Amino acid sequence: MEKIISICNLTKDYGEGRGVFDFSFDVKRGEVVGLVGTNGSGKTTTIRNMMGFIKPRNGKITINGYDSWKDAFEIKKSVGYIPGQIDFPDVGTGTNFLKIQADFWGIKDLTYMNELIDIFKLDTDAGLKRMSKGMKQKTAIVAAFMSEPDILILDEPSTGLDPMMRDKLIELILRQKKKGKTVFLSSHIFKELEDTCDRVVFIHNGKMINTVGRSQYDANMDKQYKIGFAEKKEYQQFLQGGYKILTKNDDYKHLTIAVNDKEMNGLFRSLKPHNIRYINYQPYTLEWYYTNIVEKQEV
Ligand SMILES: Nc1ncnc2c1ncn2[C@@H]1O[C@H](COP(=O)(O)OP(=O)(O)OP(=O)(O)O)[C@@H](O)[C@H]1O
Repeated sequence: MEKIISICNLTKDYGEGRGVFDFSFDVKRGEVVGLVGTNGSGKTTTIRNMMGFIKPRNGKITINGYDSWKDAFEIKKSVGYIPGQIDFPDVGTGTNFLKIQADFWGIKDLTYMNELIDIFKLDTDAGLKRMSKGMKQKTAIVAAFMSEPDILILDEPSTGLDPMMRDKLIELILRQKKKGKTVFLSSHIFKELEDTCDRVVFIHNGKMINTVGRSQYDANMDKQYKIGFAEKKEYQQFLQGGYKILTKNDDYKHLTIAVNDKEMNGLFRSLKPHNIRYINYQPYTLEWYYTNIVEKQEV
């Protein structure tokens, strides 16, 4: 598949270890890719470089063949963007702002814009200055999606949305994915990334530390099971059974093992003679990968 976004050795150094350092990744046409990291890890800096708002110290970003810095206007003309910090121009109401946006995109037929306004139950007559955080976010969502652009770059797009509106946003992203659009989004919410992304890039202290694909967190054949034993002797016997032990607790007689789906019958056979208190399935979630990978970083 064709690369539509390419970030190559991006460095934006704000000093004292702040910024983004030698960051590289690609997004293929039609992919939905997420960016996750702690506060201050460099997500907004990466996205603002992608949109051509700031000039990288080193490296190159191309989006749909345009250079993010040199062709910043073309980028803004062709990408649907939700900023991390929404700061509307002084144009009165939401309606005025959305009309200006429609003109910018060259949209004559406002049917789809009005459909989005309905989906998000947005009162566009409200003054932009008086809008709540959630209303501002919904206005920015409508503005970014109304032209159905081929590429969407969304910086924490669900900020300030209530759970129902967050679900609407996820539906909207998935609808765009079905239409073959490319979406790049940052988020702190693992569930949102799991629900939408084909791949998620982990950023930590301005550096890319890993990429986790859907197959790893959605349908991983390796599973974890937490097993509690009634008797210490049995717990100790099982420990010697050759299973891959991830965690163990001698006092509470429980352990966590990693088992492949193909080894399940064998596992049940080895458990049969024991007095088991409980067995819990613990899926490999995106959060699990994140915690395990990021917390081990000493960068
Ligand atoms: N204009 C700037 N001048 C100096 N430092 C900056 C500037 N912009 C960002 N930084 C610093 O760069 C680092 C990365 O900031 P960035 O906003 O990209 O993080 P983030 O991952 O988006 O964080 P959050 O999740 O809190 O939104 C932070 O330490 C931030 O303080």
